Formats: sequence, C-alpha cells, structure tokens
Amino acid sequence: MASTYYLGTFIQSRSQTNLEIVKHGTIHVSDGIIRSIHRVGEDYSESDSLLPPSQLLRMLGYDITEPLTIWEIPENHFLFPGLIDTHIHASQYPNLGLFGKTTLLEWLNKYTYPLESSLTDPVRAKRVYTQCVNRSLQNGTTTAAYYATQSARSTNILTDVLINLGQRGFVGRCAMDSDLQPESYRDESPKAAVHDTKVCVAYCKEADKSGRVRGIITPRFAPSCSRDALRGLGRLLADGEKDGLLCQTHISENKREVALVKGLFPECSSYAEVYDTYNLLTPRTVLAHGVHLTEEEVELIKSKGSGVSHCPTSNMALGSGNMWVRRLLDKGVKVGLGTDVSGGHDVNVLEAARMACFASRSVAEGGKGERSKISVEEALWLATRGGAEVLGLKGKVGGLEVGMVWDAILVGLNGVPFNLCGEGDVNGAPNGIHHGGKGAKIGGKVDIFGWENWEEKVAKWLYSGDDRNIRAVWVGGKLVCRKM
Ligand SMILES: Nc1nc2[nH]cnc2c(=O)[nH]1
Ligand SMILES: [Zn+2]
Repeated sequence: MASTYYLGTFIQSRSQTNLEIVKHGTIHVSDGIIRSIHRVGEDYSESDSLLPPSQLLRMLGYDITEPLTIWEIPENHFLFPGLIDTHIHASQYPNLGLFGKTTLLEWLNKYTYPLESSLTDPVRAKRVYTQCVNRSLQNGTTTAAYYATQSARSTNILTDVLINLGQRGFVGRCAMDSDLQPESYRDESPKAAVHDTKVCVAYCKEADKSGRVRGIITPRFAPSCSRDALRGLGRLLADGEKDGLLCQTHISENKREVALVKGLFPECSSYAEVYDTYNLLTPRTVLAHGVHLTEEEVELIKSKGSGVSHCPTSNMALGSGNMWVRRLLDKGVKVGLGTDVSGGHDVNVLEAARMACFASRSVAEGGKGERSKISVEEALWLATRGGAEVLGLKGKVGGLEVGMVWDAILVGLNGVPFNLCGEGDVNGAPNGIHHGGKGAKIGGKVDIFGWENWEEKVAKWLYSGDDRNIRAVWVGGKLVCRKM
C-alpha cells in the first residue's frame, strides 16, 4: 500500500471557536485516508522535528521500506482541510460580475435564465463547466454542491467534468416547471420535472461508482415549481433516504421573493412550510440564503434537521440583505458557506468566509449586538466543518483526523525578503545579503514579515488570500491541482 507522509505545519478547526495550529506535525495518508497523525509535544519533541524526514518517520515507528512519498511543508506554508462550497451554480460562471443594479427576480430573468438556457449547446456547456470547476479547484474547494441547468443533457455534462477533474461534488438539475418560468426555459410538466431529475441522479450513480460525484434533487425554488412537481420531488427524496440522497433549493433570499411565495402558496403559513408540506425539509436538505427567515421558520428548519448555506457574497451583490448567522448557530441549525456563483461574484470560498465576517459586523451594528460578529476561527469552521455537516459529510471531510478522507489544501504565504529596500537592509544587514531565502516567494497579496504569530498569519490569509496562495489540492488522496 503506497503511503504519503506530510511533515510540517497543519491547521484545522477542532470546534466552531477552536482553531488547532500544529507547527510541527506528521500526517500519514494511504489509499486516500488519513491513517495517523503525530504532533510535536504529544508524540515527539521540538528537537526531534529537526531530524531528517526518514529518521523522524523511523523514530515514530513507520515502516519506511515500503514505497512512500514525503511532502515537507516549507516555511510560511501549512496544510488545511479542503474548502467546502455548499452552494454554487456552475452554469452561471460566465456571468461573474455581471449583475448591474438588479435584485434577485429581475436578475434571474435578465442575466441568469438566458445564460443557463444557452448551455443546451453541449460544447458551450462543457467549456463553461470545465472553467468553473477548474477555478473552483484552484481556489482550494475540494467539495462543492452544484446547480447545473434545467436541461438533463447539460447537467450530465457537469457530472462528467467533475469526474474528470477530480473534485468531490453534488450535481443538481434545476427542476422548474412553473409557468412563471420563461416558456423557453422550463420543464414541460411536473412529470417531466421529476423524471429528468431521476435521470440525472441515476446518471451520476452509474458514471461514478466511487460516490465522489453524486446527484442531488434540486427544485430551483418554490416559485419555479408546481405543487405536483414539489410533491413528486419530495417522494423521490424519501425514496433516496437509504442512499443518503440530498436535496438543495433556495429559501427567503429576497423580500419580494418571500412575498411572491406567500401569494403563490396562500395555504402555507411560511416559505419554509411550503417545502415542509411537500416533504422537502429533511436532514438531507440544503437551504440556500435564508436571509429573511422568521423565528418560526428557524424553529421548523431546526426541528427537521435541515442545513443552511450562507451566501454573504451573493447577498451583498444582489442587495438581498445580511443574514443573522449567529441566530442559526445559537439555535443549533447546521450552517455552511456558499459562493452562490454568479449571484456571488467570486468562486473563492475564502471570499465568502470573509464576507461572512463583514456581514456579521453589519448585523451586529444594526442592532443585534456584539455577539453576532463572526470571528476568523468561526468563518474557517463554516468553510470546512460547517459545510461538511450541511452536505452530510461530517466525519468524512472538513477536518484532518484519523479515518477522514485526505481532502486537503496546501496554503503558502509570501515571505517578504529582508533586502527589499535597495540601499541596505531595513534590519541593518549589508547590501546584497539575502536573509529571506527560507520563505519561498510564491506571489499573492499575503506578505509575511516574520514577526507574525500563526494566528495572525491565518487571519491575514483569510482576509487577503486568493488562489495564488493555494499551492496544492488533494481530493480523496489524489493530487488534483499543483502549483509548486
Ligand atoms: N441566488 C440565486 N437565487 C435563486 N433563486 C432561484 N434561482 C436562483 C439562482 O439561480 N440564484
Ligand atoms: Zn443560488
């Protein structure tokens, strides 16, 4: 069994508020699974960590006569669990940044439906999906819950792309049969809406026997579905319980949308109750946005065990409002982060994480109080462990623990050389002597001067990091993206 050993710094969320920083550690991975982890202080000493890698591994009891690969993590670099995007529309990727001054309902009609419907062209679909998934991987996303389009053929192309590029993911065909949808872009009947959903879920199951890429039931949102379609999709979700089949949809993103749902489903007392009526609120359901949920709806969602995908980048771009995340977390509702491309303008989950911090500050200052603020530790927990819970992958991905899958990223920060000032060194070293060589020059905007502690380095990464800081990405133990 081929083994890989990672030696150096690793960081992960241990709990919502506790970020574990292990300056010297070793992680042993084989067959894509984390087999053991050692930490300086627990299993060996600081001075042992200076031993040559093979000697250190032997000291820790590993049989290093077997075939093995060793990754030594350089200075100012660290391993981190892969980021998890709980809500992204691959089909909208070309529209990043294109939303003008529109809000949700106008944006859907003006920008979104025309682009999505154009992906019935398979060549165009493959090009768009490949670019989107590639960018997502380059930004360190190892798992993503995708919406494709209404077309089953186009949706299955996204499945193929995910399988080929190696990301873990869920692929949803947008079920949308309501006559509120444009005539040229909707399912022709409730029956077709359910049938085509079934076809896409089955396609994933057949195409990827490993289960890394899975289908997901996707009623686009209540206004785009008839009652019969919602009922049929609810049945499909119940039938899929034994396979752990998930469902994703949008909820209470925008005030006009909430009013629309009230008018369309007057028999239901709330938006969440619409989904509950059709058995779509389950522990396997991912609800995107939830900006305008009432107390009763939060209670209902909690009681059904559904999760919420918080999409602050999108909420800001489309002027949907700021979600009160703390209320959900305090109630014990599962919460993860979504980029909601292209409502959100960036495929980077780190952008969603920092926006979650900023949005929470607005919520706090808007009257909900200091406790509403989301910390760096919490934002990174939402981006990893929180997302894993929402997508039913708790204990499998989102952390670095024995038995978990090796879905991880290598983050590199830029060490600022000492001799940048031209005329001698700021620290008094003579001209021409380069002391900064140990910190590899990797580009990006996160400049490390050397006096920062690790908590500060992580905060600088969260607030200024981008794809240039993602040096390598592994999914299921496989290196799927490498920039070093
Ligand atoms: N943000 C967002 N909200 C939606 N509600 C229904 N469809 C969509 C969509 O594509 N994006
Ligand atoms: Zn969305």
